[in-house]
Amino acid sequence: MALSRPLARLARCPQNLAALQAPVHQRRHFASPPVTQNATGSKGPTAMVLLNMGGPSTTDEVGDFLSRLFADGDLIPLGRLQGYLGPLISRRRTPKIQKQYAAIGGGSPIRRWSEYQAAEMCKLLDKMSPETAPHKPYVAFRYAAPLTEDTYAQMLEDGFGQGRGGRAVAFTQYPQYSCSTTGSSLNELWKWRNRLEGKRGSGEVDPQGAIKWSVIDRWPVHPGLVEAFAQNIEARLAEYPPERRDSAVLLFSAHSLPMSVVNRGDPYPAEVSATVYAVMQRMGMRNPYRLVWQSQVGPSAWLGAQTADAVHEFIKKGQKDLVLVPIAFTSDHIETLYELDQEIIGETGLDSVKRVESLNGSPVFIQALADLAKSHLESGISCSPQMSLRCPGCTSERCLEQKKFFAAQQAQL
Ligand SMILES: C=CC1=C(C)c2cc3[nH]c(cc4nc(cc5[nH]c(cc1n2)c(C)c5CCC(=O)O)C(CCC(=O)O)=C4C)c(C)c3C=C
Ligand code: FES
Ligand SMILES: [Fe+2]
Repeated sequence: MALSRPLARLARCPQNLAALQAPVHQRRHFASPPVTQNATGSKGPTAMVLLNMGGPSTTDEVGDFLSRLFADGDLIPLGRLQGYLGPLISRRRTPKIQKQYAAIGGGSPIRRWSEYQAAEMCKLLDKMSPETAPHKPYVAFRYAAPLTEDTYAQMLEDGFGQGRGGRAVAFTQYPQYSCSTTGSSLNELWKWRNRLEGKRGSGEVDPQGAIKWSVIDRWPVHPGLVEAFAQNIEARLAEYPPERRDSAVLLFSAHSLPMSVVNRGDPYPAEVSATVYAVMQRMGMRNPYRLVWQSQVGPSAWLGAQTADAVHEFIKKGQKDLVLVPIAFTSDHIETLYELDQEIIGETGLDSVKRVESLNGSPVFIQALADLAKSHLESGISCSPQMSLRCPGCTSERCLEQKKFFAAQQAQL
């Protein structure tokens, strides 16, 4: 019997292999070591699953990363041509993008940061929320290892689901919701839940024994997030002489969106603006600022002003003290380490143009993740009310079904 990669992993345990070889209608329970229960009447264990796009850890992984990215119809909708154009475009872009990853040390640091953030957050949560302990850290990436399907299979192997139920939180690491990012990760999670927990053929899942999911789907103005950004900005501003500090222009930079996505009604531009305004309020509105947009790809129209143009134009106008603030991604990636540092700032040749450090391992940030997770677990809600609303221009069946699924998890919590 040919098994998919996640199922092949489950089959490594001889009892599981027997279960997988059983007739489909009997293929319900996988043998796996139970997750350690604590003896204090805890509702735990709780799986904390950090969702993100991921990035290639080595230059050799760039091809696979791009081919998954261009195959994703939630990010780059190519319709019936997806299967043909996706591989073509990704193959053509691979050498260029490989050079960019080589220039930042040979790979994306996002896996290292995400695993660190997940582990540290869970340590804090075990102390802050003993009633849902132990908290088990997982990372599920959309386009690079550890992929969603492998993480899901690992959770089943660790004793969640498969007749035992168990509680899991899908925690997006995009603070601001876009259907192209968090939406895509949730669609993927929902797909693999049906494939790995559902009966073969019907995909039907017995809700009693399956993993009970809830989602932290957005957190654009969480005070801990705002504080972590503000502290990193203040640290960079402190490098300017005091008489120039308050007149330095803050350029908040977020990954742009195609105008087709903006016009579909995607919530991301409004939520990024909300983060920027909250950070500025926390900083007493001391500095002049703008929100600008970076990393557009391809010839279609994207949301602007573009970061590179804004830097160029401000310098031309004589404004040379510029502080770039990556505001829509919490860990470093090629868009900070290559596009901002090497291309945009490097090309100015000016020491007065600086970038604020990404949140990465910031203890204030990790505390914010734990605070957010704790209030989510206490709230007993399966997802925010915003999740139930589709974009006015949405035509995707995947979005519809995924949203119905996560909203209906409320009955299981
Ligand atoms: C909040 C962050 C991001 C949004 C929103 C986003 C939307 C978006 N992206 C593309 C196309 C590409 N993005 C690529 C790389 C990439 N994208 C983000 C973040 C967001 N994208 C990051 C952090 C990265 C880099 C990953 C890393 O370094 O680890 C790429 C691949 C690189 C390239 O070929 O240039 C593409 C393509 C679209 C179309 C889109 C909105 C619809
Ligand atoms: S595209 Fe936004 S809900 Fe489907
Ligand atoms: Fe992107």
